Amino acid sequence: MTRRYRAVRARTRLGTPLALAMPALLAIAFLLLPLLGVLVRTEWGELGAHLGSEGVTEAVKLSLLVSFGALALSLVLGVPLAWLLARVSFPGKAVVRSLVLLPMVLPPTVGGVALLLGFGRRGLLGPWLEGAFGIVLPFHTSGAVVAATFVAMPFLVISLEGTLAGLRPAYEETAASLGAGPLRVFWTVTLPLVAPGLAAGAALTWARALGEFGATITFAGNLPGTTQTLPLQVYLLLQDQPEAATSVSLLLLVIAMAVLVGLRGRWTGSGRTRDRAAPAVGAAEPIPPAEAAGAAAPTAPTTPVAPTTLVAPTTPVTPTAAVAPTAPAAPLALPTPPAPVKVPAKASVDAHGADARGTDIADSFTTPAPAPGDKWPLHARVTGATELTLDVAPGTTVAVVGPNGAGKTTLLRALLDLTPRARAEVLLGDEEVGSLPPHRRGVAWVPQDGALFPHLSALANTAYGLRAQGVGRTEARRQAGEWLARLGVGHLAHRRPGQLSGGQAGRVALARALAARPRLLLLDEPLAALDQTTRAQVRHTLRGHLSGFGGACLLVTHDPVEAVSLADRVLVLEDGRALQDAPPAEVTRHPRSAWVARMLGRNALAGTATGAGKGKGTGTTGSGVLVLDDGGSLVVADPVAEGTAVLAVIAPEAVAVHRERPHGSPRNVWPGTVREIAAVGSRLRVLVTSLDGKGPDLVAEITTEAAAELGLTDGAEVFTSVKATEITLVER
Ligand SMILES: Nc1ncnc2c1ncn2[C@@H]1O[C@H](COP(=O)(O)OP(=O)(O)OP(=O)(O)O)[C@@H](O)[C@H]1O
Repeated sequence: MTRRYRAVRARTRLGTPLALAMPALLAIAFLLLPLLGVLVRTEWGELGAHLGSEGVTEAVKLSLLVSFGALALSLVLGVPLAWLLARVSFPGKAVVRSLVLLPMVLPPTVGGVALLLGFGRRGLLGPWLEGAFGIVLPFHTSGAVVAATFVAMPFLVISLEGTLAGLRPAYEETAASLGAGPLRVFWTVTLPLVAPGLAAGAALTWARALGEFGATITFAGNLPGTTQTLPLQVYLLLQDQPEAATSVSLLLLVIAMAVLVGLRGRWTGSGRTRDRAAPAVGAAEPIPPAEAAGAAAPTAPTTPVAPTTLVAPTTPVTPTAAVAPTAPAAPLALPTPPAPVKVPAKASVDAHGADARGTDIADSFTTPAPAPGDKWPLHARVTGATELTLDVAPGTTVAVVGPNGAGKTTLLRALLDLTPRARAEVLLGDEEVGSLPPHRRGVAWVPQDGALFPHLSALANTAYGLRAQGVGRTEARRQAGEWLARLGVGHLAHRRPGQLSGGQAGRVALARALAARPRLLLLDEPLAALDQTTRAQVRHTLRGHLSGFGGACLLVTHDPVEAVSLADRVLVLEDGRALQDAPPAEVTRHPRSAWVARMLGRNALAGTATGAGKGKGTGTTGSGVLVLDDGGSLVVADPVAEGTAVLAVIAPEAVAVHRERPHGSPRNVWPGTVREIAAVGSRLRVLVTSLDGKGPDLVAEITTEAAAELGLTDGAEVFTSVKATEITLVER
């Protein structure tokens, strides 16, 4: 028993019931037997003579002409149809799709009859075709092409529609945000990305057209040299020369099999078309050691703290750090920004030379390139799932923060008209751009994962926006190279996105957006994939650019350091509404929600003021007592009207940790257990959870020396205390 046979048997025993395996094997035999018949009955010695005969050679030539003609016609008509079906919602779409599929299930002879009734001399269109153009399709080679197209085109449409539907819209949306019109996006992004699916569909279409018989003989007849293609020739030969018919059948069989083997199931979905994959990292060129280290470095945590936990993010946010980046930004020389190139407001279709791939395409509409000193204040009124009004002065960066699902991405997408869930009136400077298509708004967007075009190098990606705006290829590439260098990825200019680490790709995506000279910059977590050191460097670069930027920048982030160091304002979203919109220092001091307080590294305890306190028992004149929502109470220094719902904000530095219950002034003392210790610079952040559920969970920040003195370890039993005067109250 061979090893392979044993393996099949084992699998059969384990997983496949014999009742299924037997008919399945019979099915394979049923399909295989006729093919074996052709192979066995072929007269191999006569094969050359049969295939070389005049009639067969003529039929081969005709078949090639007809099948390639049908393929060309299918491409011209089928590609737009597939695009329409995949991308456009219109009434009756299901009917149109059924219409496309119909020739696949219709008996070909019926198809031929239908073609006669449509395009025949006495058909609906035939007399007009003949009268106006002198075209008579039946019994003509062009008729054979039409018949083959009718039955074969569905294969192209179905295959391409599936591929188009599977393509991530972010690629096309980003291309549009960089200034590319729909046609340019189609030629430079959509088509290259669906090329494998298109090729698979085209191969199938061609093979089907080559084998077409029924519709052809019915519509175009069986005229040697005019419409007698190979399948028709087989039919004819079968009557007089069955051996020759077998030889020609073998030829058609081999061609069909070769196409299917070549496709390796791509059209059925088992070898589904992916975005054209670039070679694996390192396949094209070795990664410099520094880059390799950067790629391997741990990614900084960016996930916001879950509202149910009280773990403050480990990023240090001290009152001073709240307005300055804590990581020392490495001095990064900023080259002078590239001189803006003036382009006409409306570029003509063929005026601007080759694009990044060398194709001659230009958009009918481009946004005027910004001139130095131009300013574009943003005024936006967003309605729908996200609802708010934004007024942002030129050169202002707004950090958009909020829990998952708060509507941050929806806000950015609404500003580009990329979501049906919200719409926006957008005024950039004096221009109302809300009614313009995305590519004419001058709004560059960096989606969460960058969405770099996988078929273009980093350099071509970065030059894309400039090319779309009509900048010449050399100049666009020069500027793109400068931007890549500025973001520390200049040496990766010739790599494809598939050859970049997540952090490197993030920097290229940022370079691509900045290079496009937008009037409004939308960044959706642009630094999320960067390691801490690189993040500090890129932040520095970004800050350098943003400080001289004449437009507004909306930056979605979950990173408190990013929010306070890059932004002039922090916009806090919750449930699609603006909860707070204020400078970082104000949001840090007076966060309006527990979520944002915790995001900014504060302890935030929700509670309600009671009538207790006011000097009685608290020992603090004018103090109050809060009943905390999560259990326990809190003595605060500020008097609060009874029943007021407040948020008590406590900086981690204000939480003291003791091994013994402290005596003396602090009124707020709770027993707890050390659950987590994290180093933050030279200090430690310690999460202490309440021992009995009667007190709050708190994050304390202490020195390493103090931690050593206290002998703090995970699980140690301690007491936490907070002075009433260290608590800031914010009304909820
Ligand atoms: N296409 C969609 N159809 C229906 N609901 C959607 C769609 N896209 C997003 N949503 C919903 O809209 C809300 C806001 O989503 P959005 O992506 O804007 O949140 P976010 O603040 O960016 O979240 P995150 O921080 O997780 O990225 C969520 O509740 C989400 O489930």
